[in-house]
Amino acid sequence: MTGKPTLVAGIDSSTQSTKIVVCDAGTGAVVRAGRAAHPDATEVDPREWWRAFTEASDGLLDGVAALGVGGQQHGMVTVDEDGEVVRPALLWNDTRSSRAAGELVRELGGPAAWAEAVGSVPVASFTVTKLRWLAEHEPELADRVARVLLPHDWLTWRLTGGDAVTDRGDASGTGYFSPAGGVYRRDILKHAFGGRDPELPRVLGPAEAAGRTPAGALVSAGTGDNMAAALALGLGDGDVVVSLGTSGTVFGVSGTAPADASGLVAGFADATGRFLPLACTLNAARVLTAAAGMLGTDLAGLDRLALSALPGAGGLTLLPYLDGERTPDLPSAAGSLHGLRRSNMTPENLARAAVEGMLCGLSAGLDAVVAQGLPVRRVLLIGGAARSEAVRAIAPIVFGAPVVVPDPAEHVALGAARQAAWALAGGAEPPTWEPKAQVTLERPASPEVGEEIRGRHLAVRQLVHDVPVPEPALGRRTT
Ligand SMILES: Nc1ncnc2c1ncn2[C@@H]1O[C@H](COP(=O)(O)OP(=O)(O)O)[C@@H](O)[C@H]1O
Ligand SMILES: O=C(CO)[C@@H](O)[C@H](O)COP(=O)(O)O
Repeated sequence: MTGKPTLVAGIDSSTQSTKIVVCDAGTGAVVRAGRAAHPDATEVDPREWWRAFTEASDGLLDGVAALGVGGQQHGMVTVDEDGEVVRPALLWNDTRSSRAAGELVRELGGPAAWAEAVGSVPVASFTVTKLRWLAEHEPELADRVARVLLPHDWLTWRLTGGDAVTDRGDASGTGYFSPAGGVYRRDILKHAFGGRDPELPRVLGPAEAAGRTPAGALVSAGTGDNMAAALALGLGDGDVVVSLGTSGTVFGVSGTAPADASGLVAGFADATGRFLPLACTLNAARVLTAAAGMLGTDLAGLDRLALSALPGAGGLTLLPYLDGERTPDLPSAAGSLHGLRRSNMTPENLARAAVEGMLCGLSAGLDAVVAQGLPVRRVLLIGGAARSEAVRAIAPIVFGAPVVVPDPAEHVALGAARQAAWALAGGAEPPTWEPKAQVTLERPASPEVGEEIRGRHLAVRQLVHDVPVPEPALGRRTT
């Protein structure tokens, strides 16, 4: 007779929603799940995430021995001496601090000095630039800030009611933490925040516990959502993830700390003690939603249209900078459509150009991580838009690399659950979970079509936004 399995829960508090999975701690099998939506804004009261967590976890956490939180990275959560939120959090996709980012880069020695100090060259997404914005635009609120947290830190803090803690993965997205050294750079924080020196959460090790919930469940350190997904997928050499959620991200695990002075690749830490070089775009899944809306259809209809057009969309190129862009750093850019002729201006080509344009943004991210020494032997496609039939058909063409889709599970929540199981079990490595099923996508017969699409995207990007075409952009996959 076998006893009841030990249960662990993972919470993914990402941009658009909270998703929770409850898993068997021994195998990783999901036994139940829940979700709840977040407000659609780039400035959100953290209490909305707590509301969504409460809604999504209703009746779900009974008997759970441990849980962990994977959260959207970078968001600036400010609390006062009494632990009250000072102002709504500015999220990773809020671009109002782009001028502050440029100033900070200049003031502290330029891009190479930042890459050396904190592994990344900050753009508007990074917490440090948001603190500078707050100091300049709302100094009376900045004066009230006693502690600065990230979204996952704040949720973990509320869950335990104890000390504020974080992990090196999420801390590495602040711009005032050195992933290579494993220490905060309080000098950078103070400089950015007009001399103010708020408290920061203690940085826990990968398997350390943050505390317990009032019900007695162990709470793990938690981490950023991309780090949690990497933990769920257990990435090996040559595995590069492309995640198509609100953000588009490209990342892999590395043993050496990245320091990309071009700013294209952020040198984050991962959730296991290693590093997570990552390129991030602001425009991914919601490009498809917007394109479907423009064409008067839904996501399934967009798939049908896009798959009825030929590769290359009849020569149409969509630069999908609908929310500005982060990589390349064009915070004020708008999207644009190029190559229109009477002969190619069809709903089918427009739909295909939207999918190809979104994927080309990620393909440029692949180029950037390859340039930082991360080999790409296969791409693992995850995130909400990996469910799209059109994305699955077009990704291998645009990426020019083998693409697999792991079981379309909630990988961030699964990674957070695996971290919780690790905190429960202890040890140097996370528990081994049963491998998940995956689909290998069909590869195009000839690589030339993909090269043409990628090359045209980069050429139009150069024409419109003066972004130089990187040297090894074509034919750079190590397949
Ligand atoms: N079949 C589909 N085709 C295209 N997009 C999809 C599909 N299913 C979900 N999505 C999109 O995925 C996004 C949510 O993905 P998710 O990874 O959960 O985002 P986030 O973690 O940023 O909140 C939504 O924008 C949604 O429209
Ligand atoms: O800013 C980044 C990565 O640096 C984003 O990837 C955020 O972490 C939000 O993720 P999603 O909600 O899109 O998953």
